[in-house]
Amino acid sequence: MLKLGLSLPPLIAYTKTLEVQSPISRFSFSKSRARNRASRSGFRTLKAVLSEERVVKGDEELKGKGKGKEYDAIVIGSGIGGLVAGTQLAVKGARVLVLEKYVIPGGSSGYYERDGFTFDVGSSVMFGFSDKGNLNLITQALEAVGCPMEVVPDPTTVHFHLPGNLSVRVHREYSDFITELINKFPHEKEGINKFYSECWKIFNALNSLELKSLEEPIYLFGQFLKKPLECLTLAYYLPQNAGNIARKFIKDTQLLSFIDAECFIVSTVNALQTPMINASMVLCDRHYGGINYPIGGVGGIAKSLARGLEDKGSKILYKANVKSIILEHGKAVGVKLADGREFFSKTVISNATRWDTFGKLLKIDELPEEEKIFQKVYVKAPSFLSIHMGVKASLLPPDTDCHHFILEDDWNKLEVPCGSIFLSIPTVLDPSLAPEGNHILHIFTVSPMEDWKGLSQKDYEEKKELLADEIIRRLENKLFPGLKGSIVFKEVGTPKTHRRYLARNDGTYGPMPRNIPKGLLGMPFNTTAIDGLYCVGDSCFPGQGVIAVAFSGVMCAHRVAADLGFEKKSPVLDAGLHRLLAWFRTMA
Ligand SMILES: NC(=O)c1ccc[n+]([C@@H]2O[C@H](COP(=O)([O-])OP(=O)(O)OC[C@H]3O[C@@H](n4cnc5c(N)ncnc54)[C@H](O)[C@@H]3O)[C@@H](O)[C@H]2O)c1
Ligand SMILES: CC(C)=CCC/C(C)=C/C=C/C(C)=C/C=C/C(C)=C/C=C/C=C(C)/C=C/C=C(C)/C=C/C=C(\C)CCC=C(C)C
Repeated sequence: MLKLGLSLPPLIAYTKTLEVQSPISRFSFSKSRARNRASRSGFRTLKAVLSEERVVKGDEELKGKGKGKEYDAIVIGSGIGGLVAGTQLAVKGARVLVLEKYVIPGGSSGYYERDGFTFDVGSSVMFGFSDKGNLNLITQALEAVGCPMEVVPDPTTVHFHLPGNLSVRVHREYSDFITELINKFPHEKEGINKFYSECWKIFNALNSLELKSLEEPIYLFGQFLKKPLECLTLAYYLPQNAGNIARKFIKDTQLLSFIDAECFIVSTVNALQTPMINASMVLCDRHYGGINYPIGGVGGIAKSLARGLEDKGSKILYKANVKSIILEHGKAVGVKLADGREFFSKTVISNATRWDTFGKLLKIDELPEEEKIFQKVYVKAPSFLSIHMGVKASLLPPDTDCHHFILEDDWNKLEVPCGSIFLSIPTVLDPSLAPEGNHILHIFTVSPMEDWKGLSQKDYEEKKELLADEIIRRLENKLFPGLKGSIVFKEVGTPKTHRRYLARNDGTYGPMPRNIPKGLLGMPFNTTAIDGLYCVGDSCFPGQGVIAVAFSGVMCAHRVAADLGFEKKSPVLDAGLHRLLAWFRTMA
């Protein structure tokens, strides 16, 4: 039987064991092409996958037998945040056990295969994957475990299709993008230059630092001594949002709405609610390092990190659904799985969302103060409707861009359910993701869980089809005439799908501010009020985004390593900084 990587039940139909299909019976793939794809993408062969299963099942050492068999850290979940934290610790010599509920790693950054197509579960826009600077955190995370990946540069980060037929391409080359934007808004030339220059000031400050835990005082104060101006710049912008700064320089309401759209695609909120540091990070990295797509698909990142973790002597267990965090005298000392197994460790790192960690995994009487602040400042961003499609290649005009954002006629619909459409066509960059003669269209749009509750199975299925058809019709009108007739594969995911298969509370896309936040000030770092328990992922500083959660993983590993004695630590400075940061958060 031919193996093209993992042929998994994607978001739709879960099976209890690893399911291995034979796509070759339906599509004429050559074995060597498949093998090339599998090895290029970092995916393992069928034999390797099955032997991994045997290791997982047969490794008695893994089974918790009390504290004699302690790990240094247990990581709950193998999203990019969890994997980066786990691998960074493993590289420092820590014994790490990653426990993943699903059958493959990656969470929102996973993949699935269907009928010869390799689909990214989530976003295909990859920041932090370049070969230069300090902010290429994905590249660095993979290199740290000796598993680099091949990438292909994306010449256009995103092609915006906006109201009033405003079309803007965000070219990789900064000057090309700025020239295009100024051509559309010549009267705002000065404002455009000033706003984006301010972003560069912040990006350059960020890029000059060695990025580690902002909760670790020896490092933090060391950076202030080495790069005082850069650190003060970042401290100054920490409580600010992009929308306010844009308004200092720009008056044109359509241009301000464009900047809202620029922010919305990476933060799911408008510019007034988007922290300036995060906006600067993405608005500049796309030109500095550029957007680069991993050959073989985004799923290869998690697969490579998981492999790197094991190469460094640590472990990952799949189908390991953590039901609770075990506390002893108020300290996190291990976890209990749904099947009753228990594992013990010196520290526990949760890559589940903070809502899941504190609402489900921890059995405590009252929410700690910091979590109350987090939940006061942040709410769960709505989930989304996703459509993964295979289409005939002839549909796409030549030079079609990989990523598109579509908001047809009304700026007010930017953030409303089904208002705007995200579209990625990763096969433009890596044709090996689809059978020859086909492309992948991955479409998603905002859709809250509330809209899907209380439906009968029949109504649920009908609603899925209805909404998907409507989105396809809109894309047909705006971009690709004949789209419907060229579909060869289609699978629709709803908030319920995302809740179930990504294990995210209400299928949330991530945290978003409830009101206007004070920039990043209210975003919690990795330590928690529970001794020995850390959080990592998008409900930690600096929030949503694959590169953002990779940074959260780096920070978490540094803080945990210091607490475990793998890095320098000063308990006195720790206590002081901890109090200072807690005080800052009360101002958010
Ligand atoms: N939400 C999306 O659909 C989506 C899509 C694309 C990219 N992303 C990016 O990924 C980021 C999220 O990354 P992340 O690292 O925070 O996490 P993640 O949500 O991607 O991964 C968390 C992992 O933890 C596992 N998990 C959760 N609870 C568990 C439990 N009790 N036991 C065992 N495993 C458990 C999940 O199965 C998942 O694999 C987002 O901010 C976004 O930028 C998200
Ligand atoms: C600690 C104190 C109080 C003071 C110290 C001051 C100081 C030294 C501060 C330092 C701060 C630092 C180091 C901050 C670092 C911030 C970073 C690295 C932020 C990174 C943010 C990254 C983000 C927000 C990335 C987001 C990317 C996303 C969401 C990508 C996904 C894209 C899509 C979903 C779009 C798809 C689009 C289409 C069109 C298909």
